[in-house]
Amino acid sequence: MNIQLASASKRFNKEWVFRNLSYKFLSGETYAITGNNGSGKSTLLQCICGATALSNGTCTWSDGSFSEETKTSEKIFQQFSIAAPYLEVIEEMTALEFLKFHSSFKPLSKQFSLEEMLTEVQLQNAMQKQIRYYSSGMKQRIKLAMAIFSEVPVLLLDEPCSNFDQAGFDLYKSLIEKYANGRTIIVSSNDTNEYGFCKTIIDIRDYKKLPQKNT
Ligand SMILES: Nc1ncnc2c1ncn2[C@@H]1O[C@H](COP(=O)(O)OP(=O)(O)OP(=O)(O)O)[C@@H](O)[C@H]1O
Repeated sequence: MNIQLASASKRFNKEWVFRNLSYKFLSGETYAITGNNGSGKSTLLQCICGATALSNGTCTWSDGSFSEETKTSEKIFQQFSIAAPYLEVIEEMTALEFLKFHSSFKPLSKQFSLEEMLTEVQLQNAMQKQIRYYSSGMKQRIKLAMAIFSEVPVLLLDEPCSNFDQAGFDLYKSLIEKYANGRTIIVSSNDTNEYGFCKTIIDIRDYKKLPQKNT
């Protein structure tokens, strides 16, 4: 799916996070959004998936069969999956229950059972345990499984290796190699372990105050 930002701007109260950002993300390509803390990387991802409204400008999504603007973003929800450290998990559920619950909103891959998905993120020995007893790295593995095994054309990965150790980084790399092929991927990060595979690097600071940079 192509994602077109046209003069996209976002502000919170009087503070502009980014302005006049025009860019086209192409279907099946891989992008990294970099920039210092607080520069607006997460906000941009939220605007791209329609979870946060732009203050000015438009975001348009198209895959040949449809084209939507931000005004109708509720339809776009089914096209994206996102993994981010700030996303909540339901602590009272087990990992298996949580994946099942998630799949009632957004279909997961039919190729694998829920048990197989959790095994792929190395949670096979903890899938019946309530999430509140998970470590932060284990919770992040559930979020990655949810994002990667969702049947969507676009993956948004916001600091996807938060709280990971070296084994976690290795796992992330192998998940991307095995399951992300052919999808549009946008990673928000300053860590090359997370975005090293991305072909295009976008430094959001280039778009903070400039009129228009890339179409
Ligand atoms: N809901 C909100 N209300 C007010 N200000 C917000 C809100 N969300 C983000 N901001 C502000 O927008 C700016 C960009 O924040 P954002 O989280 O997008 O940055 P980031 O580049 O992802 O940062 P980090 O690298 O630390 O994750 C910050 O100044 C932040 O305080």
